[in-house]
Amino acid sequence: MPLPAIEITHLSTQFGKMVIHEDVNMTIQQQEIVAIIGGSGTGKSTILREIILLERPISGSIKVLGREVLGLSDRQAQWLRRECGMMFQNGALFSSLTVAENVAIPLQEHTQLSKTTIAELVAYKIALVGLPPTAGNKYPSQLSGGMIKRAAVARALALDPKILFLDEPTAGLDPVGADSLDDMILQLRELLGLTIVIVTHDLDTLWKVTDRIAVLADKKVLAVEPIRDLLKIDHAWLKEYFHGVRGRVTAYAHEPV
Ligand SMILES: Nc1ncnc2c1ncn2[C@@H]1O[C@H](COP(=O)(O)OP(=O)(O)OP(=O)(O)O)[C@@H](O)[C@H]1O
Repeated sequence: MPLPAIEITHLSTQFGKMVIHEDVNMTIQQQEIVAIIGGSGTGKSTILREIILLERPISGSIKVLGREVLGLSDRQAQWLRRECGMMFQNGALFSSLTVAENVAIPLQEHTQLSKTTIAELVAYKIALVGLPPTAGNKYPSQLSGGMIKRAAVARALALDPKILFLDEPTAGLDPVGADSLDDMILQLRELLGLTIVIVTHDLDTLWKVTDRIAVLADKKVLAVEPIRDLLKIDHAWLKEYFHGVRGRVTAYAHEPV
């Protein structure tokens, strides 16, 4: 049995007096696509940030590919930054740099590769996310919302991570753009064997791309189950989420009865 990609145990998070997570437990297997859902402010993005050490929990354990990350020094954390690529909400690209320059940054910072090799790798990553070669010379302000997300994914993939985190990948996109981004997520898993963890509110994404969904509620992970099993759970927030009008319409679109 391969090591889990991510194993979170007894994780607690607090900002000042505000308790966000209390004994959160969750395991994600390699090559799984798992979404994290929950109401606003339940700490979905915080979990992603904690896994890559941008935020510190007050207690608990986070193992990435079998290795505890919470005690890693800055130098040891280099390993983690290679294994984990992150697409932040809204892309977080540097607006004064072109797409190609943005994608090149991790390669310049973390490798000794020549300029020519970096340029070749950048072109490959740009193609991998379905952007045309001409996108490389454009600035973020010249791109559509969907292209910005793809460029941010290309940058997240620069160092060939095994795990990709996507924070609200389809937010702000029109339905066609969102659907094609969902396709890209599935293709990346198939092509690269990635483990993908997505924070999303997008019901279509949940139906189309996830293997399992982790539900954050009451400061804990309520369940990590395939969507069909979540529909059966008797919990107020889940019922509202999946059995409200939007939830029912989306379910019907994906699984008409
Ligand atoms: N560094 C921080 N310092 C203080 N409070 C923080 C910090 N980071 C997050 N928070 C707070 O913790 C809570 C959880 O934030 P987080 O962004 O993880 O929620 P979320 O579930 O992703 O929410 P949303 O769906 O609205 O994006 C929020 O109340 C947020 O304001």
